[in-house]
Formats: sequence, C-alpha cells, structure tokens
Amino acid sequence: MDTRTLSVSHLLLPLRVLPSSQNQTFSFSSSSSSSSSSSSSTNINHHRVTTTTTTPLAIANPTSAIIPPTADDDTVPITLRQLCQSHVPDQLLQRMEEVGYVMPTPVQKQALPRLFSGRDCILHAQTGSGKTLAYLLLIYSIISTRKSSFQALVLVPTRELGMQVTKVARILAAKPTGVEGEQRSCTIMALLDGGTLRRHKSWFKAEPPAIVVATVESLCQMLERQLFSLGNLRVLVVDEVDFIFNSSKQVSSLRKILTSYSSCNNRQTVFASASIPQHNQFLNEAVQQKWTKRDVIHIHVSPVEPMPSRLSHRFIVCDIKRKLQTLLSLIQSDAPESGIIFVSEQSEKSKKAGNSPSTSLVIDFLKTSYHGSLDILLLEDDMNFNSRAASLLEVRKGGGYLLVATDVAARGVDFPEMTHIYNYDLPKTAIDYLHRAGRTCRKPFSDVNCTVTSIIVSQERFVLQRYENELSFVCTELIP
Ligand SMILES: Nc1ncnc2c1ncn2[C@@H]1O[C@H](COP(=O)(O)OP(=O)(O)OP(=O)(O)O)[C@@H](O)[C@H]1O
Repeated sequence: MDTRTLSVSHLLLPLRVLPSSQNQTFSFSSSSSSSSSSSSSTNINHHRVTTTTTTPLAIANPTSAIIPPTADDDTVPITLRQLCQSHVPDQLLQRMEEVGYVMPTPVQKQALPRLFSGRDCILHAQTGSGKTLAYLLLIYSIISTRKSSFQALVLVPTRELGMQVTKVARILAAKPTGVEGEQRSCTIMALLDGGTLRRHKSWFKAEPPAIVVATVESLCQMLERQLFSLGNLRVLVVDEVDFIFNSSKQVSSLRKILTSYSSCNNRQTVFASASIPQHNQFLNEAVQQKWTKRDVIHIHVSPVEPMPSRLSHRFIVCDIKRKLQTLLSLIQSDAPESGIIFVSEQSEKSKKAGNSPSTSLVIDFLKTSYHGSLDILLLEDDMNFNSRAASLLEVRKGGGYLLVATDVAARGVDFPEMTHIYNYDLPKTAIDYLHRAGRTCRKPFSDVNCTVTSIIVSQERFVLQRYENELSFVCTELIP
C-alpha cells in the first residue's frame, strides 16, 4: 500500500497562519481592486501542497521492489536528472550537473513535477532553498531555442537580484564541457533599472532573446513604448512576489504586466518568495484578479519553520552610545568568515537635517577601528548602480568581507559564504528580519551553523520578541 501523503487544501493539514501584526504591513489589494474579502469564499480550485508529513512506502515484496522514486517520497533518493529527464533538454541537464546541481532541494523535489505538469504555482519556501533553479528548470523545459521569440520572463524587484538570476540562467544555458557543434544557444537579456534602453531596443529588433530577466519599471517602459510585446510569452515568473506587490513604486506596473500586457490563460505563471503573508488571501486574489489560472497550486515547504534550522539567533542589549563598540567586540569574538551589518536606510527627515547616514557612521568607524583581515564594503540604496555593482563584484570575488548594507541587500541576493548577520538597526518587520537572516545558510546541503545577532537598546526587546513569536524562533541573550 502506498501511504505517501500529498496534502491538498481540503485535507486539513495544520498550516501556520501568519499573525496579524505581520499582516498589517502587507496588502495585495489596491483601491482599484475589484475583489473583496468575500471573494475568498468562491469556489476556487487551487491546491496547497506542503512537505510536512511523509510516511514511508510499504513495499509488498522487498526483493523485487523496484519502485520508481517519486517526488513526494522522502525515503527514496531522487536526482535532479530523474526529476527533469523527459522535460529539460539533456545538454542542459549535463550542464546542471557539471556546475554542481545533482540532488534536488526539498522545494525543487516538490515543485518540479507540478511545474512540469503545466500548473501555475506559488513557490513558498525558506530563503536559500533553491527556488531560482526550480523556476529556471521550468523555463528551460518550455522554451524552444529554435524559435527566435521572447518566451519567458522573470520579474525581480532589484537590479542586484536581476543580475544574479541572469547569471545563473546563463551558466545553465552554456554548453557543457565536451559538447561540440553549432547548436543555437539560448539568449538571455537582463533588462534592469540603470541599464540603457536603447541598447535593449536594438537587441530586440535584431533578434529577440528567449528569456528576459527584468525589473518591473524597466520592462513597463519598454512595453509602454511598444518596443515589443508579451504576445508569445509562455512562462512568467515573479520572484520576491510579496515585495513587489508591497512596493508602492512597483505594484501598479506589476498588475499591468500580469493582466493588461499578457493574459494568465496564455502563459504559465509562477510566483516565488520565502514570505507570502496572508497566503490564503493572496491565492484567492491571484485567481480573482486573473494573475493566475483557477487551479493554481500553493507549494509551501516547511510552513512551521520559516527560517533555516541551522541558524541561531542572538541579541545583545546595550546603550545607544555603545552600539558601534558593541558591534566591533562581536565581530572580534565571532571572527566571521564573512558578515553583513544591516543598517536602516536614512529617513528623508534626517537627510534634510543634513545628518550623516548610519551606513557612513558604521563604515567610518570600522575603517578606523577594525584591524582584522576582512574587507569592508558598502551596499546601500543611495549609491549609484555602478558602485552597487562594484561592491557586489568584490563580494563575489571570494575572500572574507564585512558588508555594511541597507535592506537593498536583504532580498534574494545569494551570498554563499556568509556566516554572520548583524542587525545594527532592527529591521522594521518580521518579514524583513526573515529575509536579512536568510542571507546566511545558503548552501542547501551544508551543515555549517550561522548566526544572526541583533544589537538593541532595552526598549527594543519587545519588538524582537514580537518577531520571535511571528517567525517561531528563539533568540538568546548575550551578556556583555
Ligand atoms: N540542487 C541544488 N544543489 C546544490 N546547491 C543548490 C541547489 N539548488 C540551489 N542551490 C544553491 O543554493 C543557493 C540558494 O539558492 P537560491 O538563490 O535559488 O535560493 P532562494 O530559494 O531563491 O532564496 P531567497 O528566498 O533568499 O531568494 C544558491 O547558491 C544555489 O546555487
């Protein structure tokens, strides 16, 4: 008897409901939205899949039992190649293995069969769990390199994340070692804020790329000028979907892309994030607003553990005047391989008052007082795109570094060597805490432990406690 468990929404699995304080910061509805909360009771045919429960296969005759491994069976190892075999071109699978992707992560194992079946999906899994590879494999299973048309679109909230996704997509599309021949290769365009639209326009005219990785604003500018259309689009991925919907600058353009410039009936739609607050409402809204088809699946991996278990959380209470010194002492005693020091973005009021941003204070202090071997780098919203790219390039060269950053570095950016996160300023919401913390623990099969440390003043303890409750983690106090 096969007792594997595939949980769908009408089989009542315990699902974590996000607390109301988290909900307050987030809304998918706009004033122009035609749906209302009552719409959630309509007969929507979406499914939810979780990976919380799996029971072993009962094998009737062990000696002859060659049961093909399936994605929902955790007891039988299954490779990425087996999962992708009849869907993704062999050359791409070869390349995937060559760059080190052999075994699937839990989200890949859960999602790929459903993605290959053509269903719209919401990929909801921990930071660093490999959602990018999951949706890129879907894209490579769908697009045809024989066609010279724009077939797949990945929308991202920041230039930094766009550059990273483009890089992974290009690495996968490259020829594996030893493969000869003049096969037409897959072209991938990065259409990101800060780029030159004229160059992209000429590229489109000469030969449309098969895949475009774009920030929402840059894409909309091109669409508004009718420089190309989404008419042949077969798959649309929105990465960090909750962030884009929650961004007042990006949400209306995203809505247009989803419903005016393209139709969910003509494409497969995938939304990805480690955080989808009010996910039931989002699912209903996605269907009501025709962002996805009615049978969209919610793939929710580790719903009761939204952050990696290898991550330990600490806090230290100090006087506000001693924060810099406390930071330095922590760095000296932790001796991180690499670390990010998250600092709040400077408010408009503080800018107008002519104050220095906190990032400058921290950078200047570390440059004079830190005498260790780590490089000190800066990544913040107010830097121009070239300086931001230069900082990330330094980070990617390898070697240890301390990156002083605002939340621009908190979403999606992959820092594989990162071991320590310091919240010099507390994040504004529990969701922000989760994404900052998620810049560590980015090697899916590693057992290296990582640490997040928040440096707080005593009045902030209750805020941190709220995040602990919302995200189900325990923060231990360090006594100075
Ligand atoms: N199957 C795999 N085997 C080994 N490494 C993998 C595999 N899949 C992904 N990775 C690696 O895991 C890391 C995290 O992957 P990715 O950036 O896709 O995470 P994510 O789920 O998108 O996280 P976030 O929510 O923070 O954006 C990357 O360095 C990636 O190369």
